[in-house]
Amino acid sequence: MIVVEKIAALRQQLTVLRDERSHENQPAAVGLVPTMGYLHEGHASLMRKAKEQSDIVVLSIFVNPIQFGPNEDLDKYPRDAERDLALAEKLGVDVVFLPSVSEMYPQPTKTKVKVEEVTTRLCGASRPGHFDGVTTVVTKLFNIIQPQKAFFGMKDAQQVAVIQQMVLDLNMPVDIVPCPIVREEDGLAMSSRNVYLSAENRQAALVLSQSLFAVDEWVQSGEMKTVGQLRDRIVEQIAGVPTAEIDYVDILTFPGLTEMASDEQLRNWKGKAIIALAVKFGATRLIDNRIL
Ligand SMILES: Nc1ncnc2c1ncn2[C@@H]1O[C@H](COP(=O)(O)OP(=O)(O)OP(=O)(O)O)[C@@H](O)[C@H]1O
Ligand SMILES: CC(C)(CO)[C@@H](O)C(=O)[O-]
Ligand code: BAL
Repeated sequence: MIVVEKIAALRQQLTVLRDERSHENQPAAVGLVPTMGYLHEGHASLMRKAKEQSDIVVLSIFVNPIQFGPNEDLDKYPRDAERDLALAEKLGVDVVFLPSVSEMYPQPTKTKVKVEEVTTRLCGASRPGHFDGVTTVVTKLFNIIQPQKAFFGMKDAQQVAVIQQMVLDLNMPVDIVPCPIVREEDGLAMSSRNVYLSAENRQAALVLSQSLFAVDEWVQSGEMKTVGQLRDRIVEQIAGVPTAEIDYVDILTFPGLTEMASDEQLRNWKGKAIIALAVKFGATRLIDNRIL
């Protein structure tokens, strides 16, 4: 496994690898897994899928400062490069790109990529500027690495919708591959930020996945008939947990992320919808979702 910190070195290595792994005049396909490190099984599932679908797997590990708000956890975001590299190697990653902040931003960026509309609700509303930071860094990674495919987790479902929109609007020649949410055995969606949770809040946080999975029973039994009723029921369930502080509980169309009328009948709804949750437990903000 090759580990590189510099953009120029990465480009050189990829030129060599693409050449070596091309077959029958077909250029080798690069699969990119962009992450902020402190890897867990969620990230591993992305790397495995990338391995299945690409000739060369590139993992990027970069805690991107421009997607964090001024009062967010940039400084304390968990980091463990040694452990991350060992996991990547075990999974057969070919190249790890581990740039410094000054390598990615030698000067404050004067250019940002901004996706409209799908960024206005959910995390886009709670974290102003967050998605501009994400789309800008992802564009830089795409330009640097030029992958044929890029793998993103559905835990960050809005991020998937935003990046798909960006790629479509800007004709970026990359296939975005959404990957399912990986959960702990008890249902908690895996996240690097789970390490912040106290034992009490780790237990309390189960209310997220439990409410998302209770939805089937509530809907099938006829207990919940409309979007508004379902949303209220989920709010009630989460608010019943003393340490839970709701940021949002929303039911929107997916991937357009437009409002659904609160009297929309669940049984009549033909398209895809997302139930998206963001809840703080102490200082830790967790997200989770389900596509219906
Ligand atoms: N539980 C998970 N299942 C599937 N994919 C995941 C999971 N957690 C993270 N990912 C995906 O891994 C990629 C990198 O995410 P990131 O490094 O921010 O990890 P994270 O665990 O989501 O961290 P955070 O705590 O910052 O939300 C993203 O595409 C993200 O959606
Ligand atoms: C896509 C990403 C690596 C961009 O910094 C980040 O938002 C993440 O880890 O999901
Ligand atoms: N996985 C999303 C990255 C962030 O929370 O900034």
